[in-house]
Amino acid sequence: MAIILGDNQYGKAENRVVRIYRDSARHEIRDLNVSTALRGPFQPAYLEGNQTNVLPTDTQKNTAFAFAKSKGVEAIEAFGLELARHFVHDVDPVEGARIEIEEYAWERAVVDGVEHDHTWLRKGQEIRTAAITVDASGEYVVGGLKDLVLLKSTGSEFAGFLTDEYTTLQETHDRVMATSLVAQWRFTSTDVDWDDVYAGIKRIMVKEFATLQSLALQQTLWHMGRAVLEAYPFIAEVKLKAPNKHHFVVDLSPFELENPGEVFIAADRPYGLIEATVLRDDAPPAGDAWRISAGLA
Ligand SMILES: O=c1[nH]c(=O)c2[nH]c(=O)[nH]c2[nH]1
Repeated sequence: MAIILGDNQYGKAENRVVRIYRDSARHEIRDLNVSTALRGPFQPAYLEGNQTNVLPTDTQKNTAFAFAKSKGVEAIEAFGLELARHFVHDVDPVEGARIEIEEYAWERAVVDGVEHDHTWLRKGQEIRTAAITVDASGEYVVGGLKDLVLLKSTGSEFAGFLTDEYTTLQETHDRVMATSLVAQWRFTSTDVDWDDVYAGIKRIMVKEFATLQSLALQQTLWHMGRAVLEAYPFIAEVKLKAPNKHHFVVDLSPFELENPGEVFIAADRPYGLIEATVLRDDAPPAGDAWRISAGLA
């Protein structure tokens, strides 16, 4: 028996990179959380404390900030590709790079009915994510979103389920369905209008959630994933994770009040957790596209 070093990667997690464009009076802002991780012949650092091949995490951090200036920040998928390609192609020992990015959206403050040039309110909406992996086997881009909180106040059912001696849940043909969606989609091309596709995917997912008469959150996820793959031939797979944010009808009978689905208690835990991958059966290999580092995306 021997003890060996297995999988490893290292980098700087959660660099809070804020890029402001202030070339005119009307500023622009991109607000990112960027994690970098390098893969390659770094065993000596672990086994012997030998740093010969180790590009410090501090340098990786500096690179992210320098690129925000020199390359600019447009779509996070493109920014991640720039960084990953740099580490793999320009830094000799590096064999693979994993870049994970979250983007926080801001919207302009409205002052006296007019959009302000340099003041924003943080959008309470979803966080956009990207995970870029570049290595000898290719380039992999995974786009995504998380914390997209959706709720429908009808159009959702749950009935006909398996029961046993522990089942207390009642069947329902009209319930509240709510979730905080996490979705990731793997591209098979890097020649993509990232912002346009992001907006399109979000629109499709919201539409499916809204319009499907849902028999279960599982069915809603399947419809969301399938609709995205039908719309975009250059997306190979979609991974979805949806907490079922239960809204329970409150019993108001002690107060001699009727409650025909009007007053609910929103339970924060426990929650059902429904997960699915929807993919093409001829999807090309994913390589290390799903091998996470910081776990931002
Ligand atoms: O959409 C649902 N799927 C389930 O699997 C499930 N289980 C449960 O108790 N409620 C629900 N709702």
